[in-house]
Amino acid sequence: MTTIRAIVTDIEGTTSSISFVKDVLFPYARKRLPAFIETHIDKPEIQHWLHEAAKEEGLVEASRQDIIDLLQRWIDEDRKSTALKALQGMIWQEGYEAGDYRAHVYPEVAARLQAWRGEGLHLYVYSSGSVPAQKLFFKYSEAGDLTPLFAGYFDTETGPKRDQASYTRMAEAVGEQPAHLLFLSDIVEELDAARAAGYQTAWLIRPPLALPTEPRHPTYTDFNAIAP
Ligand SMILES: CSCCC(=O)C(=O)COP(=O)(O)O
Ligand SMILES: [Mg+2]
Repeated sequence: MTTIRAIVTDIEGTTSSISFVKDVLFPYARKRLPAFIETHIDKPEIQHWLHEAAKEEGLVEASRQDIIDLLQRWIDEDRKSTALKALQGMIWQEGYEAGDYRAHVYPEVAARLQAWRGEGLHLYVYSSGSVPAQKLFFKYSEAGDLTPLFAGYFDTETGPKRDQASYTRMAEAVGEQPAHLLFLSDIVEELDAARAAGYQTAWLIRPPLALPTEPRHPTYTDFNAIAP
């Protein structure tokens, strides 16, 4: 096995529970989205992302309410839209700073990330959540501020998580050969794309999910079982 020099980790289902994202973060953003857009509509950044959302849907003449309805539908569908993720991240910032919630991380994650850093491995995040949302997530985690552990963050501006090319771009950005990178995820199609780009892979299957009988990737129930 080629030496691992860096680890790239997914968030939802890998470092953290799916239910924190689906049951806490998504409803928080859904509820506050209309007021957030009304309050911040004069900001060029907000107008940019509303325009991008309308463009993604092929809407030519959409009212503000049409776009709010669209974004709320996308939240319900868990659409991995870059525009939606950017806006969600801005809304979540208010919740983190107000202390409405802290980001869930599985119990072994912080200590294991710390140990890997201690061994000289570089750590990166690749999530559908926007880079600002990722930084908030790890700054306000249940295990404290974990951002000093990470050397960099990638989101869907690098490309979709199921596209091989996204992983090639990330390897170039971090300056490592793909074979020296280990990608951690709970989604097999993401792992397939990473492997096609030359990465090593680890499939996180958190209890109570059942382990597949013939898994396509090495499987782990938690980070402590991974020995890079
Ligand atoms: C880091 S922000 C919350 C996560 C999120 O919005 C999301 O879609 C998670 O996707 P992932 O790629 O981490 O599975
Ligand atoms: Mg995931």
